[in-house]
Amino acid sequence: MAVYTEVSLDEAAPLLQSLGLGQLQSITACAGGIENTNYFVDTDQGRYVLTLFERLSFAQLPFYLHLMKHLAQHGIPVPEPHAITAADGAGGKPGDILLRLKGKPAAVVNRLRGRSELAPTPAHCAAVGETLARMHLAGRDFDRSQPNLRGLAWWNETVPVVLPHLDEAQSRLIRSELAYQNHVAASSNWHALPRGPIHADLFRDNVMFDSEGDAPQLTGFFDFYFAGCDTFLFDIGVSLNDWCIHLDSGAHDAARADAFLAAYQAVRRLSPQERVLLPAMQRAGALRFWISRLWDFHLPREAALLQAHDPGHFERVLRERVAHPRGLTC
Ligand SMILES: Nc1ncnc2c1ncn2[C@@H]1O[C@H](COP(=O)(O)OP(=O)(O)O)[C@@H](O)[C@H]1O
Ligand SMILES: N[C@@H](CCOP(=O)(O)O)C(=O)O
Repeated sequence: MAVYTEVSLDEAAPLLQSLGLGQLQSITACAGGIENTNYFVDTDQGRYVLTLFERLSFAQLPFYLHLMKHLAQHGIPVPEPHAITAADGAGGKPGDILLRLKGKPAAVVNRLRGRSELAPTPAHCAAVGETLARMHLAGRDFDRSQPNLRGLAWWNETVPVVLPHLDEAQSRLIRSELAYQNHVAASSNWHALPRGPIHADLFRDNVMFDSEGDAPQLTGFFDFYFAGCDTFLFDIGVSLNDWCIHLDSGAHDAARADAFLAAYQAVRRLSPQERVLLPAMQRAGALRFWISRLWDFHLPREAALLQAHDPGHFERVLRERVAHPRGLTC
C-alpha cells in the first residue's frame, strides 16, 4: 500500500465537516493502491474514502471527479464525490468537489460495499463486462474531454526512459511492440473505433463485489484516476488482460473471456473494426502496464508504505498475447 502524505484525524476532521458529512471518528490508511494516498474515513454519518492526489494536478482532476459524478448520476455503480456544503475556511466554495488538504488536491467519495474478487469466475467476469459496456454508453454524453494520459504518446516518451534497465530480449520485445502499436494507431480501422471516456485501469482490485447470495453482486467500479478519452476497445483489452487470464502464466482463460465478452456485447455490440483489432488492443493493454510497472520499479517515488507491482508479469502477458492472439468467438 502507499501513503505518500500522512494525514491525522485532526487534519481531516474540518474537511469532512465542510462537506456536511458529520463528525470524523476514525481515519485508516487503505491497503492496495500505488498511485495516490487513500484513507478510509468513518464519520457519525457514514463511511467514505479520502484521496490525496500525488501525481495528478488541480487542472487534470476535474475531468475524473466530474466523470465519476456523471456516471453515478446515470446509474453506473461508482463512488460519487462529495461537494463542499459550507465554506471550509481553506478557500473551498460550496459546490466544489475538488478539495485541498495539506497543499495537495483531494477528494472525498462514498466507500463502496463489499470487497475485490481476486479469483474471479465467469460470473464475475460477466458482471464486469456488462457494467463496462453500460459505463461506455453512459459516458457518451459526458461533456468534458481529456486524453488518456497513459496512452500511445506516453508510451513513446517512456520506453526510452526504461530501456537502459532492460536486457537485450526485453529491449527487442518492447521496441517491436511499440513500433507495432504506432502502426496500428495509424490505420483506418483504429481511427474508426468507437471512443469516449474509459476507465483504463479496470483490474480485479478496482471493482467491488458483495458476496451475499448465489450470483455475485457488483457494487462498483472505482479508482478512475487513469481514466481518459480513448477507444472503448482499449478498455476491453486492459480488462480482459487482468480478469480473464491465469495470473501465474499470463495465459488466456477462454471461459472467463467468453463470459466477459458475451455480457459486454449483450449491451453494446462490437463494431467490425473492433472485432478485427481486439487482439491488437489486448497487446496494447499489456504493453501499457509493462511500461508503467517498469517505470514505477526502476524510477520509484518516495512513499511511506509502497509495494511496487512486478513488471515481469506484463512482459509474460504481452508475450502470451503476441504468441496466441485470440479473436472473438461470439
Ligand atoms: N470508493 C472506495 N470504496 C471502497 N474502497 C475503496 C474505495 N476507494 C479505494 N478503496 C480501497 O483503497 C484501496 C486503494 O485504492 P486505489 O484507488 O486502488 O489506490 P490508488 O489510487 O493508489 O490506485 C483499494 O484497494 C480499496 O481497498
Ligand atoms: N493496475 C496497475 C496499477 C495502477 O495502480 P492502481 O493501484 O491505481 O490500480 C497495475 O497493476 O500495474
